[in-house]
Parts: sequence; C-alpha cells; structure tokens
Amino acid sequence: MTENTPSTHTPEPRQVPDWIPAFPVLAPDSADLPPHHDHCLGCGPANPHGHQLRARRDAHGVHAHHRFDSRHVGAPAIAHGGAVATVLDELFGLLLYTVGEPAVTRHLAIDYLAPILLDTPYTLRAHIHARDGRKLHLQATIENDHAHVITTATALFLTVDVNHFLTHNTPPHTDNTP
Ligand SMILES: CCCCCCCCCCCCCC(=O)SCCNC(=O)CCNC(=O)[C@H](O)C(C)(C)COP(=O)(O)OP(=O)(O)OC[C@H]1O[C@@H](n2cnc3c(N)ncnc32)[C@H](O)[C@@H]1OP(=O)(O)O
Repeated sequence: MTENTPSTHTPEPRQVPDWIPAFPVLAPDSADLPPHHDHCLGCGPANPHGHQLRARRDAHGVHAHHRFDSRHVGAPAIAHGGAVATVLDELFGLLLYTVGEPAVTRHLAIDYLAPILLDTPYTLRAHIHARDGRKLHLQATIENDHAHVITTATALFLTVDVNHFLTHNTPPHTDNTP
C-alpha cells in the first residue's frame, strides 16, 4: 500500500482476554460463587498463599464461612489485621456477583472490635447498602460462632469498565514462587 492509498483496514475491536471474568448476576442458591480468577489472593483456589475464600449468595448479599490459619498470624494465635482486611475486601469483591459489573475498592474502613482467632470458624456477611451511579456503598460483618459481631467494615467500590484491567495488559501472576 502506498502512502496515499486510503487504508481499508478496520481495526479489530479490543479483545477482552479470557482471564477477565464476566460478572453475571448470580441468583441466590447453594453454589459457591466463582473465583475472580484461579490465583486471586482472596479467592483463587490455585493460590497456596491466598485465603481461598468461598462465598455464596443469599437473599441479602453474600456470606462465607472462613477460618484464618497460621499463615495469617499477627500476634500469637490472632489473625493479622491486614489478613482480615484482605478477606473483607475479597468478600466485597464477590458481592459483584449481585451487581453484574466489575468494580474496584476505592475506600475500605474496618472496625476491629475483638481479636479474630486462628483456626476458629467465623461467618462473614456483606451486602450493598446503597448505590449511587458508579458508587457502591458496601457493608460487612464478621461474627463468631456465638453470633457476636466482632468486626465491621464499610467500603466504597467504584464500577469500572474492562479497560481498567487492561492498563498493563498482562494476565494475573500465576507463579507463586517468591
Ligand atoms: C484479574 C482479572 C480482573 C478481575 C476483575 C475483578 C474485579 C474484582 C476484584 C475484587 C478484588 C477485591 C477488590 C480489590 O482488591 S480491587 C483492587 C484495589 N483497588 C484499586 O486498585 C483501585 C485503585 N483506584 C483506581 O483505580 C481509581 O481510583 C478508581 C478507578 C477506583 C476511581 O477512579 P475514577 O477516576 O474512575 O473515579 P473518581 O476519582 O472520579 O471518583 C468517582 C466518584 O467517587 C467519589 N469518591 C472517590 N473516593 C471517594 C471516597 N473515599 N468517598 C466518597 N466518594 C468518593 C468521587 O468524588 C467521584 O464522585 P462524583 O464526582 O462522580 O460524584
């Protein structure tokens, strides 16, 4: 083609890589929600350093039963606050299956009302408190097995389009060696 020949090439629409998950709205049922991707720190089943959180939809939002273990220790026998934050952030991320759109954490606030003990069962719940355009105002709790709320969290997630995840155009890191 010479310099003066008009191009007849039609650009391909931007391809969405298959590692970008769809976010269908899933109905409440007894099935575990799909992970964001296999190596996601919060929910990826193939990430040995991750929390491998498994959550389900319910009438209000999502819930999960979870135990922190020795990988997440802060003070002896107590879960590290950052590990707790990761799991809450993840649970909020799984709420997106009630929204049907990708969104990311803009603000996360946590009240640690009592220590979370390792190797102890907890129930986590999250729901959408309000939506204002792109802004998703989210709330969550962690209860112990006496139904005492020992952690509360709020978050602002902002919906984003798929280009948000294509900025670096690389798939998630799948090599878990340091
Ligand atoms: C791997 C494959 C991908 C898988 C997808 C998985 C997804 C799920 C994964 C889940 C994993 C777990 C989850 C994770 O780990 S998600 C990972 C952690 N989060 C991030 O990396 C996000 C980083 N931040 C950004 O990229 C940008 O800041 C975003 C895109 C979020 C917003 O930048 P953008 O330029 O677009 O927005 P804006 O700044 O114009 O703000 C918009 C509006 O919001 C209002 N506002 C802002 N802040 C606050 C505040 N604090 N209180 C009240 N309001 C606030 C603001 O005034 C404005 O309002 P208005 O003027 O419009 O009225």
